[in-house]
Amino acid sequence: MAKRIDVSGLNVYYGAFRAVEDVSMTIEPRSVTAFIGPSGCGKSTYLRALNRMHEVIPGTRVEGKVLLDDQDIYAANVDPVAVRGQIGMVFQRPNPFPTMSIYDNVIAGVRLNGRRMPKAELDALVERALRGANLWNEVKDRLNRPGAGLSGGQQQRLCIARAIAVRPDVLLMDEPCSALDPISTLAIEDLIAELKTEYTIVIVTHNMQQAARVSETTAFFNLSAPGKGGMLVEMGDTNKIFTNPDKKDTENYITGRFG
Ligand SMILES: Nc1ncnc2c1ncn2[C@@H]1O[C@H](COP(=O)(O)OP(=O)(O)OP(=O)(O)O)[C@@H](O)[C@H]1O
Repeated sequence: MAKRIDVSGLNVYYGAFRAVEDVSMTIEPRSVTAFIGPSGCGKSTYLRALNRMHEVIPGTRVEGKVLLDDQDIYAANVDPVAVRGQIGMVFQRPNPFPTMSIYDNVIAGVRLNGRRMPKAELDALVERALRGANLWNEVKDRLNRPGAGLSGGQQQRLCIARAIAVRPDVLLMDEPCSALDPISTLAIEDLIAELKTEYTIVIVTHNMQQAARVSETTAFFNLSAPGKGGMLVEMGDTNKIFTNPDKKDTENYITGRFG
């Protein structure tokens, strides 16, 4: 579980447009790393490149290296579907399969990976994942009801259960609370604090208080120039980034002078 990610010289292109410019970083296991920065500076693009998710968008291209511990996830012999099993993703809008039951939603990723399991083992896996996502007590009596019948916050925790059911090493979260009310947001933040003991977690957030609350490390991205792609300005201990950053642009952003 919980592996280190080492990225070197990552560039991501949409056609001719270079949306991410030469961004290198190390993401530590068993901790939360937050990506912050103004809209359009490439945070989501960079995040998606960490599990080869951009490959589902036609015309995208990646240069650089992404190592998961020592494994090069872009090596020619690596299957992107297997990578997404190791590096799970939770999206901005909760996206459970609406007509599928809560139970089937949790095991959807396991089924996709083609693993066959006896029913008792699947039951145990569903319970473990739902407990892990702090949802078990709320849904244990209605596992066969559709996922769409849950509240937004419950749906997002269901998506987290689905992501952890395949036992990934890393969880990538792209603004996981932006569609949620404050109570559900708090539930997800508490959950992130629990999950980080087992996983490597990376979260993109527009909410700087959230970045300060949940993360140990913060990476500040910015546009390299107007109309250009995004670059990494500064990365470090979250306390330091929010109280005493090295770069003027970081200070201007976190004090609300732009973005
Ligand atoms: N599928 C796509 N095709 C073409 N350009 C894209 C695509 N997705 C993103 N871009 C462009 O790449 C740049 C980076 O976008 P990205 O969504 O990664 O930024 P972001 O920092 O996550 O923004 P936000 O905070 O608004 O979500 C933007 O200029 C955006 O318009």
